[in-house]
Amino acid sequence: MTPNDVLEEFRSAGALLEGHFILSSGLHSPVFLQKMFVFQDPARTERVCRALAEKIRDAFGPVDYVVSPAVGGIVPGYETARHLGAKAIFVERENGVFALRRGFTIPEGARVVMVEDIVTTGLSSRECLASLQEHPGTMLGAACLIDRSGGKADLGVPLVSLVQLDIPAYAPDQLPPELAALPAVKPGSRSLKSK
Ligand SMILES: O=P(O)(O)OC[C@H]1O[C@H](OP(=O)(O)OP(=O)(O)O)[C@H](O)[C@@H]1O
Ligand SMILES: O=C(O)c1cc(=O)[nH]c(=O)[nH]1
Ligand SMILES: [Mg+2]
Repeated sequence: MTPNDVLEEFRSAGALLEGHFILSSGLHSPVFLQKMFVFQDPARTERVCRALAEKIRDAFGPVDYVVSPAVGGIVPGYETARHLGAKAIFVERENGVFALRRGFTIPEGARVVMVEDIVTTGLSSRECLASLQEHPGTMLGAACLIDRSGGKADLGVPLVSLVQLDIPAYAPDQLPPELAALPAVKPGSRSLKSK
């Protein structure tokens, strides 16, 4: 699958949104990739995750465990693991901090890859990787469907992606006027609170 094929999957799923978005990192952007519009279609998800699994195998060799950060990473983590013949587990926020819960464990000596959906600043990926540091297993590297940092995000481990884009993102006090004029929405799950 070429980067254009992958982008076309996002485009035809209606996942390329334009407006004013507050991202997980707190940055603001005129573009949001609503990956859940891709993941609601299992056939589409299979196509992109099969391609990601191939890239992972080429970059890192055999993989035993895929670990993903909830919520966005769970579906692509599972589907990519299926193509790798690996187990799929996830970290989720406990008092705001990613942790392996539900009794998930990683065996000693396991070959592990972290799979994210989208990388913007790499903050969520770094938090996920940090949460795994005290656990057994060898972290081979990270993978995502779309790296919208233009390759600038530094995870501290190698990152492979299907598509690299350089999408503008702004600090809240540095918004261009045309963006500031639009009402802002925050689609992600970080800091989501139940009522
Ligand atoms: O590279 P970053 O700057 O961390 O941004 C990318 C992260 O943002 C989104 O997660 P979010 O926290 O919005 O929640 P979600 O996984 O529930 O969508 C996305 O799933 C990545 O995890
Ligand atoms: O940075 C984010 O929070 C983010 C960007 C994006 O395009 N899609 C997404 O799900 N999260
Ligand atoms: Mg996420």
